[in-house]
Amino acid sequence: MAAPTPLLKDELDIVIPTIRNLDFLEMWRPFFQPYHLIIVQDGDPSKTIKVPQGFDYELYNRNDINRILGPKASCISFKDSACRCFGYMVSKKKYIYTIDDDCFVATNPSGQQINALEQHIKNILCPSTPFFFNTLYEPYREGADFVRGYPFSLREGVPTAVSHGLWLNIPDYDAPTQLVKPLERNTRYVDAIMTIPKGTLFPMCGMNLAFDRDLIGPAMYFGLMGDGQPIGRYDDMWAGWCCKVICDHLGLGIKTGLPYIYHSKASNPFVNLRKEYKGIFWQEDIIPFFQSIVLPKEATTVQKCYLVLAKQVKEKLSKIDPYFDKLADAMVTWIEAWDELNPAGASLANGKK
Ligand SMILES: O=c1ccn([C@@H]2O[C@H](COP(=O)(O)OP(=O)(O)O[C@H]3O[C@@H](CO)[C@H](O)[C@H]3O)[C@@H](O)[C@H]2O)c(=O)[nH]1
Ligand SMILES: [Mn+2]
Repeated sequence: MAAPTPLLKDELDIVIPTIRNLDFLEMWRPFFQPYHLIIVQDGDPSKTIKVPQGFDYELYNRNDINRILGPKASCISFKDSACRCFGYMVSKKKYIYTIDDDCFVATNPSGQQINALEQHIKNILCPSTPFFFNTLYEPYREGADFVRGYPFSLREGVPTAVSHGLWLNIPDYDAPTQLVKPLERNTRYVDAIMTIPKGTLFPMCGMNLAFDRDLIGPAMYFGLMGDGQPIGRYDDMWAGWCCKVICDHLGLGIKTGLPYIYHSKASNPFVNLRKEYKGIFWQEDIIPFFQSIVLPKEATTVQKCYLVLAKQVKEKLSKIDPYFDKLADAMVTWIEAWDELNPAGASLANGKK
């Protein structure tokens, strides 16, 4: 009989970026009510966001972000879900779960409602196996294990920094794919959790994502997107590439797979195309850039790794577009703001034990 999953209700914040009312929380109430929510209200700060009764939350709009960060607020995107990373910065908890407001409770093939948060906690509390692929997937699950030939010296695994969940119904497709397959829905429930192998990048979606803030928080910057920027919808992708390179360097793991949520709203593919088309070109150079990154052994904390990354972005990606020069500066501002709000010693990510 498996031990019950700890609630971690006092060690985990739920971060929700929003431009809408948060009625979706009604469906999540049985699973989310014990937790503290950090709501990052994007767009017009004079608009009132209705939060259903009975939830414990703090809400930040653009005026709050500007008041709290002052000039450093320039690193937090406006009019893009990238604003959610402000919630990661102001949280004081060890774990973060972030979810979009058009994501609902999914049902598994047995017809049970999926407590996505509980599954993310399970994923994060057990190790990852980035150095050697286990063909029976997550070896720490009930009813699974390491298969024959798996080196015993590697079975302890490494700490899990990120748990990347998936989506039934509307898949997280890019605009061109959405345009050619407007009616495609994801109905395939794959009952698997996998560690993403060391040295392999992946497209991180911010819709249904959990992470250990102490292990990787300062790398979870969602970049400069939205208003005034030449690109959007690459917020979570950028953070995922930075996180994966840093996790590989620091010996941390990232898992993908269960849990599923039910993604209900397809955003407009034409609007999405306008936001992401430059990213579709640029990523053909961005990916080789991340694949070639070698972080120095002196980079022993997330902040140090991230500042090395920012320097490399400025040196090697600015030739693609001046945007990357701005982004590199914003990455530095993000770390300065993070450390200002999370003084050293308050978190493991500062290399404190
Ligand atoms: O300007 C904005 C737009 C939206 N939001 C909030 O962000 C999430 C996601 O918004 P939405 O569900 O409308 O968009 P999707 O295309 O489905 O989102 C996916 O694309 C990714 C790229 O940004 C994103 O991370 C994915 O989830 C909702 O909560 C909106 O309320 C916003 O804050 N500002
Ligand atoms: Mn959505």
